Amino acid sequence: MEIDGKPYRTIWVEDPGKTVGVIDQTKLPHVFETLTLASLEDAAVAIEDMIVRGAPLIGATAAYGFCLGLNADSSDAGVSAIYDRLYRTRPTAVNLRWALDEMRALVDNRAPAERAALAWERAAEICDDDVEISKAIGRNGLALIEEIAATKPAGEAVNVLTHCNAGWLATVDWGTATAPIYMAYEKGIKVHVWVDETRPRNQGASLTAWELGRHGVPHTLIADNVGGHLMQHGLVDMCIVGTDRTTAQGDVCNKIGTYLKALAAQDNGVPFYVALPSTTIDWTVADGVREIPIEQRKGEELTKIAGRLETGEVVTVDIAPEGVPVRNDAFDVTPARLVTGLITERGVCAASERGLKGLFDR
Ligand SMILES: CSC[C@@H](O)[C@@H](O)C(=O)COP(=O)(O)O
Repeated sequence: MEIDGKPYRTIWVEDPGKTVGVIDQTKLPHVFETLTLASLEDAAVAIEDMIVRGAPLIGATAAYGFCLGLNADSSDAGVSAIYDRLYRTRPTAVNLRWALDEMRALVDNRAPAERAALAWERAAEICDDDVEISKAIGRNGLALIEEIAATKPAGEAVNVLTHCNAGWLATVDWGTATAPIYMAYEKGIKVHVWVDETRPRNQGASLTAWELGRHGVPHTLIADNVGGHLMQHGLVDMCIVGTDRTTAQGDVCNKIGTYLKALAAQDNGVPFYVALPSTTIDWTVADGVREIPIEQRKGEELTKIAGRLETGEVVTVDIAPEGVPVRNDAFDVTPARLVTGLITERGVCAASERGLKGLFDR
């Protein structure tokens, strides 16, 4: 996507074989800043501190983190230590494990001296593949938006509700949930996005609203609890969200609050779609509620909030009583029965084992 006329991906090689550049997403929407990752620890911290976030981008950063780690130590013990350090960064997005397994399988039976070069090549491929996958998701989801557009009175926009940021910032480019929206917009289809603010970290307000705005896609920011009300009043035509892990039976784990949107959508007959690359499918788990590890994050994310003063200074303030007990679950699981369809790079399928197996050879 372009920022001020300059094309960007969310991750790129800066100095070949040595360093990687990323967009510091903790600074958005106030400041656009890029950051250099030069070591395994830089990459691990970037994932942990959510400088990069979103399931596909976490996977891509882990792949490059693997390369940076191999630059320092490509022995067998080094490979295990690199895998373990990156694996510990965030527990829910399965793309992390997928990318690490890819990298480890690639280097396992190769001589230590060959490993880093092979890994840099594969990490670049993972990023290029992610872009192509997002584009394919976009094309497949576009057909759904077009179907709805055809039913609307002339000149009326298709209203899409999305939660969190499953945009280009969450992938290498294009996004998953946003790819169909960007494609519809570029094709001249009238589309408007309801952007959930997404407490507590506000990825909707700070990231999705920012990227849609930069691209010129009409959108409106709403508080997290507004979606159900809008659906009751016929103001939402469809929901499209992303996912951090999709089970073999089609349960979908995504940012906390997604489940409530799916419940409201079902109650109001609003189609609820989940856009995902196949790297997000965890074929080893079936029941998402019981089996997916849910990240527990710091209470500070709820008790404090950061914002920009009129002077331009960004400050953090307390919004809850000091010492209040806090529970901060970062994700929830939407059972397959609430999902209208899964938009993948291979096509749209039912959220079920049969649906997924029909598209993917398992
Ligand atoms: C294409 S990204 C899909 C998900 O990763 C996204 O919806 C999401 O929940 C991101 O969570 P985050 O905690 O910001 O990494």
